[in-house]
Amino acid sequence: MNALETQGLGIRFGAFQAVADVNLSLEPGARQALIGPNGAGKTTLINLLTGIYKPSSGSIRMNGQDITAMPADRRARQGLARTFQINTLFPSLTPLLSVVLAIHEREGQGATWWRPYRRSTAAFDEAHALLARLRLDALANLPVAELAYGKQRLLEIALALAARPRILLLDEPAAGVPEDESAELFDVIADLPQDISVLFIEHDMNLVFKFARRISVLVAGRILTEGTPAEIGRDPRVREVYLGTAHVNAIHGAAHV
Ligand SMILES: Nc1ncnc2c1ncn2[C@@H]1O[C@H](COP(=O)(O)OP(=O)(O)OP(=O)(O)O)[C@@H](O)[C@H]1O
Repeated sequence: MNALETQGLGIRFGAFQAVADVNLSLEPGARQALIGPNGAGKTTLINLLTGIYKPSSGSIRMNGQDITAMPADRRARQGLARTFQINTLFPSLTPLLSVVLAIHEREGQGATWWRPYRRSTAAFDEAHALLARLRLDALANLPVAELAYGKQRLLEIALALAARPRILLLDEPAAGVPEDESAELFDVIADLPQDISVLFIEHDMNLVFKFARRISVLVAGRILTEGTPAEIGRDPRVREVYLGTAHVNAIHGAAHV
């Protein structure tokens, strides 16, 4: 059974069909990239999957259950987490407290976090373990604002993981991250536990072809093709879409994998 599966999924904004007839499936343990030119509808598709937008057509199943009409917060409680293109962190909080807060939120103690806070050693232990998994343990007690941007993006993933998701949707996790930090960020993503299925949007084709095990290509709101990096790298239609961009070399390179 697929972790996530859409059938004929689409959304219109007025007369504009932003996403159309999308059949996308995410296998358990997936490391799948969603690529496509600017404006192809990638973020809109993520917003449909998480329940921020209601589809105009089609359906979404999570672990076999139809969640098309399920509100976003319930999808999150059932194991669907996402990160955003832009930074959503509190700059003056430490990574440790940020994660502890996210754990309390998961436990339904968000509003009263200050009360159990001192006694909640379990939450602190869990937060330390999560930060270590994301290679942030040495930075646990610094203000977030002092972290390099790549580390801040890792912390966003840590906050999403604090919800104990089964499915993680990452919207350009390396956006704005310097090149030397983005490979480490994707190393960490690749190493996440196998029971978490990951779908990520990424524009850097070198990262996509290095870290994705499958790639879905979205063009003008529709899935053009889907396959392994080698298959996608060989596909002339994909090269055509990226022709005239710097990405085409990375795609060419992947064809020889
Ligand atoms: N709420 C909305 N109302 C109207 N149009 C929208 C809305 N959200 C997205 N769109 C349009 O849908 C199209 C797809 O946008 P989207 O942000 O999903 O593309 P994208 O593939 O994520 O692009 P990028 O790679 O540049 O982030 C764009 O033309 C955008 O203007």
